[in-house]
Amino acid sequence: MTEAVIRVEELAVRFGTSPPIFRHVSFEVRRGEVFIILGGSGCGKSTLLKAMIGLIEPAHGDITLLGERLAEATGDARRALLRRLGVMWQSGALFGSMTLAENVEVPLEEHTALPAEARAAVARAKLGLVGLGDAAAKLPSEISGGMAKRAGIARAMALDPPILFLDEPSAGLDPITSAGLDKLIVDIARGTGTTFVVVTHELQSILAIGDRCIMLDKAAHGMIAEGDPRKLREESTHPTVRAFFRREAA
Ligand SMILES: Nc1ncnc2c1ncn2[C@@H]1O[C@H](COP(=O)(O)OP(=O)(O)OP(=O)(O)O)[C@@H](O)[C@H]1O
Repeated sequence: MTEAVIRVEELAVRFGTSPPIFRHVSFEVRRGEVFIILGGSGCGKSTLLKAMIGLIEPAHGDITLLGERLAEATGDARRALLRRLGVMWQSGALFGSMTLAENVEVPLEEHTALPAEARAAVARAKLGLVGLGDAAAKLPSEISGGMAKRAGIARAMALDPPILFLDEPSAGLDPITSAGLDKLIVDIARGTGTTFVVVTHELQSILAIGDRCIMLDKAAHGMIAEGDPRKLREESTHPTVRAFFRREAA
């Protein structure tokens, strides 16, 4: 079995004194796979993603990223670890006054000592990788929603992260554009060995790109399924899981 690049053990997150959003959440993400976090609205998908990248302190449990326990990584070590994660937020808009190439260069300016020419070369390469080689000089206002998502992925990949987190990448896209983005994600995962953690509730995407998934559930305050989404669709006997994968009423 491929090595785990993320290990989440007995994770619980709560806000203030309210009951935990979820608890007893445990799973592993393996190198090079496309791993999906799914579940209905408000079940805690984004919260889990934020905990996995160190933006939310868990109430309980452990997260190990690339072999390092997040809770034990402090100061420079923590910053270095978190820099190895690429993130594209659903609302992760591009900077409107910058070209796509300049957008991709932002993390390089912030986190590397690369000279301008080298930054430009990296930006060109990343935009080429997502199929936007010809659009480097365009402004975000001049491109479609699907192109903006691709540019967001290029920017998230600027520092060559071994793990890329995508929050609802196909939100707001039409089905054909969304299918194109799905193909890009799989191509990058298979072609570069990048691990993807994708938050989505688009069933078609999940079945098309997900190697494995977990399903969170609001009522259960935790995970109700884990595994290959195609198998879950065929085999799960959990009413909520079946309802989701078969589009039935629970
Ligand atoms: N900073 C916060 N403070 C208090 N409550 C929060 C905070 N962030 C999220 N929540 C609550 O946690 C729950 C889970 O939210 P989260 O955004 O993680 O859900 P989600 O599964 O990503 O939902 P959606 O699919 O609608 O985006 C919600 O009830 C939300 O109101």
